[in-house]
Amino acid sequence: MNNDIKAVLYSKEQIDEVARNLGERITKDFEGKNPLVICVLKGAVLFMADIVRQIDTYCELDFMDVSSYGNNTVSSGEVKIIKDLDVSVKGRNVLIVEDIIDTGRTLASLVELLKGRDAASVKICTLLDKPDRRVKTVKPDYVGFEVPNEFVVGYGLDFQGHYRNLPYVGILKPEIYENI
Ligand SMILES: O=P(O)(O)OC[C@H]1O[C@H](OP(=O)(O)OP(=O)(O)O)[C@H](O)[C@@H]1O
Ligand code: HPA
Ligand SMILES: [Mg+2]
Repeated sequence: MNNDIKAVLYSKEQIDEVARNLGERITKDFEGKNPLVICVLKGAVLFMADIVRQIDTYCELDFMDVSSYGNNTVSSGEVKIIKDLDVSVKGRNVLIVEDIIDTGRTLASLVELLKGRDAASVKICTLLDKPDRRVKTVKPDYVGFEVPNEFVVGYGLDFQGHYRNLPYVGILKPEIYENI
């Protein structure tokens, strides 16, 4: 599996450091607010586990699986819920944890959905931000790394379901796409 990777972009050590720094900021910002920390399945699972262990204040965790309808035929606010939250967000300070913001479709829809459910505030923490590809306006509050416009895998991010378990973020070799 490691042989399929052209280059490592961010090592486990770099990701750990970023999680520590973001966790410190999040702790300060959410002290006394009992935030609901929402993991967007499946890609955000690894980063979620890191970030919540760096939050040193009371918080609750929940999980949501959504799929944004592809392409430009759909306006924001439309997101297909595969697995919904277990608890209500009404009046809650919400922190969404994501692995990557690419076109922004997933998060633009999710933020609109949660605001529509009367969350008191909705903030975003993402391991990776790929602003070059944005088609929907999404401004994350906490960003690990800004990534170049390359298809990246590892640390939760997949290509056709694989590579999520790599303990780093890397760029896939082009021949892997070409052989599919
Ligand atoms: O900004 P966007 O263009 O919407 O892309 C980003 C989203 O796409 C990926 O999830 P995906 O829907 O592939 O599901 P997964 O997390 O289960 O891999 C990724 O984990 C983000 O959630
Ligand atoms: O670069 C990416 N890699 C994996 N999954 C993704 N989903 C959106 N962008 C990406
Ligand atoms: Mg995802």
